[in-house]
Amino acid sequence: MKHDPALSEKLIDGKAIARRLTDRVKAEAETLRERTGKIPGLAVVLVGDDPASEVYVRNKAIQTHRAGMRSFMHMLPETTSQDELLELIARLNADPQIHGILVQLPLPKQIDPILVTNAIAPHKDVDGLGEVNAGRLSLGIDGLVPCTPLGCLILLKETLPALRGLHAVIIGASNLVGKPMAQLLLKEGCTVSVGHIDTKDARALAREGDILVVATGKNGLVRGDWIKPGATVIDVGITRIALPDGKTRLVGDVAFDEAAPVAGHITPVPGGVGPMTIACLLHNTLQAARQILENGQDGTGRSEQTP
Ligand SMILES: Nc1nc2c(c(=O)[nH]1)N[C@@H](CN(C=O)c1ccc(C(=O)N[C@@H](CCC(=O)O)C(=O)O)cc1)CN2
Repeated sequence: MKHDPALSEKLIDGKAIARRLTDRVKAEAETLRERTGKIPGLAVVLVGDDPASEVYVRNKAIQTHRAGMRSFMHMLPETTSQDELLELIARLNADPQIHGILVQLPLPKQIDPILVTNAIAPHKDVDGLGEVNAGRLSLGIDGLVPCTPLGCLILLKETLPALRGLHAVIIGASNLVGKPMAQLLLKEGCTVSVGHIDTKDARALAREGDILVVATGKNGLVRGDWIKPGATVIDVGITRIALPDGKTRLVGDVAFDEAAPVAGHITPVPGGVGPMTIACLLHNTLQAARQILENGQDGTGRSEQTP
């Protein structure tokens, strides 16, 4: 695509916003260390050898170190049984050096992801995917919020003067993104619609959104004529496609070249939501460490704040 100055003004720079959040987390982790003598610790568990997941967990470890926190990586073989994974989680739950635990998704088919995420102690559930934190979110009570939707919310707040009263349309109803995103936007006073695989006319629904969040895993699904003119478009999708010259390219669920001229604001892929996911993980790890180290809390009566 040719350089278009109007386009660059529309772009939501997730990389820059994530960098600012990470810098803040780093400074606050240092303050926590000075006050308590303890360093926040994050355990990341990867089962199997999915290349994309390997990139994500490696980046999580690098960013955790950069933010002045401890990273504990557990790389398990594809053949790991559910019981073996549950035993590891029980050990991490009991380890005082670890304040946050994340099991990278997707998991191999012999392992039930819901069972596993529920085995993580709620006060260490920095992915916010367990039933306690998901329940808190659905009741509008503070808790640990899933990283990608939290990142999307921060991008929206940085972009728009106010969210209250806007119609937010979410395409995709996953536990990881779509459902928690809907809860977060409801809490912000948006009117929320969620489209999913069985939605009759997803295009017509999408066109109603002042805000459009797309998280389907289907690259290029959302075309230019799915966008309400002036809408703020958040593209959560990320797929690596092969190019004819043998190289690869990352693309989103939104056909960017068609959508960008219609949208008011839009996230790029890469450099949009992805970096926010990791920055929010660091934010959640700091929140979990604070609750444990300063309040001695193990998940009850917490009061985490959205950054
Ligand atoms: N337990 C979890 N598993 C998964 C989550 C999650 O939040 N918790 N989300 C995704 C993957 N993910 C984090 O784990 C993730 C995806 C993308 C990025 C990112 O920084 N993307 C960059 C491009 C990176 C690249 O070059 O490949 C970008 O978009 O700019 C970070 C984290 C599924 N699993």
